[in-house]
Amino acid sequence: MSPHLDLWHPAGALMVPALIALAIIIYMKYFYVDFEHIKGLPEVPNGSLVSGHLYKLGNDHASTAQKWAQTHAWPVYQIRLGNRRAIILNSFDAAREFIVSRQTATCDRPRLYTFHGVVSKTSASTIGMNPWDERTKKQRRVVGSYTTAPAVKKLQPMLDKETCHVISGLYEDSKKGNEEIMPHIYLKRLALNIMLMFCYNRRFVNIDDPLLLNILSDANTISSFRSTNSNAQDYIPYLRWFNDGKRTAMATEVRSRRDKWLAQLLETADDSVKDGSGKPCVAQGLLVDSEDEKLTKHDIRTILGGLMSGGFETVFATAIIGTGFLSSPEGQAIQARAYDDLMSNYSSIEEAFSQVVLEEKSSYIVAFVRETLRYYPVHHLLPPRQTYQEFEYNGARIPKGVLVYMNAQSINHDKSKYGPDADEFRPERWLEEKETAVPPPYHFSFGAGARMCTAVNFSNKILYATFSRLILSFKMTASKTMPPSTHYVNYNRDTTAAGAIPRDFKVLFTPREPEVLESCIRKSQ
Ligand code: HEM
Repeated sequence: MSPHLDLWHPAGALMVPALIALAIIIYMKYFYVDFEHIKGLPEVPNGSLVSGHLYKLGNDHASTAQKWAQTHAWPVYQIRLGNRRAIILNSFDAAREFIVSRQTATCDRPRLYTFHGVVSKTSASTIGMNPWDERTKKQRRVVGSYTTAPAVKKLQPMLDKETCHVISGLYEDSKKGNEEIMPHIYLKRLALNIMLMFCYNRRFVNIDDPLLLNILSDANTISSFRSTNSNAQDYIPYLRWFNDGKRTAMATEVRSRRDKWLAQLLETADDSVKDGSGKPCVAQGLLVDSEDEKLTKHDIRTILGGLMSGGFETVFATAIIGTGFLSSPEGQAIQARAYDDLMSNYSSIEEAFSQVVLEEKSSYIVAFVRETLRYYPVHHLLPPRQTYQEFEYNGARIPKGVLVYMNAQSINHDKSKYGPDADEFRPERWLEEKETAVPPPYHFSFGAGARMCTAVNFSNKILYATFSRLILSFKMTASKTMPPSTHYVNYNRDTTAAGAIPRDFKVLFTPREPEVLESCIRKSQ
């Protein structure tokens, strides 16, 4: 007689759950996670069976990951985000080793269910989220050609106009410096206008223009779809069956709105190419050059989408928190030193005001920009990488296809690299000549290696011109009732979003010399 399982017999009934449990264990161990534990790399303990360390990261992934690195003294470790194994880089040297020295091996990006599968389903994704392939390489090359030093030089009239618009807006709306004011929307409009002019030769005049407000709000929502924090369904596939409906509906809605405004902007640029009325901008260049570069409409949309989303959130977040820091009690001495350094290079405020969009003569402001970027990385956890090749790191075999996260918050505050005062905001650190000086990329706010931000010089130039003009025009003091939070974690309104957005605060913008300022504004306008 052949043996069979009698479910009515107590022993047989026990076998069923035992078999199911065994099947689950085998599945979880060998099939659920993309890579087994990487030997030779420490793993944060106590990951749970299904979610791994995902929920243990809490609401602020960068800070928790930084705390784990400090508690265990592990600059590099592995964790599990649901069904994906991930390597987290927390120190400057480890990030440099992985991302600069091994740049070919770490230049890929993962395909994420929510961002690629839902938000970018009908329209292009962005270059920054694309996998490493011939198309991405071509798109990077094209974008690079629009942000070279000579190309950026041609953008000076635009920089002049937009930075002046911030100054005149702050001056007029604060009743010539008599009322405290929030600088946020002026700097958001600056960043958006620069990107729109750069990409489509289009700008907003009013800070309450409905399209401006729509673009800002959609960008904010899209940013939430890139974050590790708000997209558990990217790592725990089962969640897509259960609680995905609301997120998918939101992604679909924002996608269709974004498709519309991106198409509208491109159409306007296309019309101006056809009737010959358009001024040079990336869209126009791409439409004209598309034959030579063999760019498809999809490439053009991806390039422009990448520039728009890469460009403006990062620039405005840095400009806002830099302004907040300057206005704080600790920022007063920095303002004074920056003002003196600027004026030591020019004979008058008027001359300085017009020249700071053309040249970067103040080494102190250059240092201030770098320190702002180091201290307040916009992406506390950088957009994920995926290894493109297998390689060895300190005896551990890092497989091809595994996720790699740079924790910029932790890397940029690494005491072993920046010294015991790494948590102090100190632009002077970039002016001191030390043998132990921090090498390029100096900080990881722009990323590094083969997928580093394509617009480092352009961004530095925008920030230099903006801060210089603010410092030349005003003495900035923080509101007593609504001061800025200048802590490098707490300044961020929402740690669950991919990019930081500084909290609200107000500043008193007291004009240094009102008549001179009015004359500077008249000349620039
Ligand atoms: C303060 C300003 C900015 C910051 C902090 C910043 C930061 C970053 C970061 C962290 C990355 C990912 C890098 C990596 O994985 O290694 C990136 C990529 C990128 N950024 Fe920026 N960015 C800024 C401004 C801009 C601007 C103004 C533009 C466009 C004109 C731009 C265009 C891009 C593009 C196209 C990529 C994708 C590169 C790729 O994946 O190949 N960024 N940026």
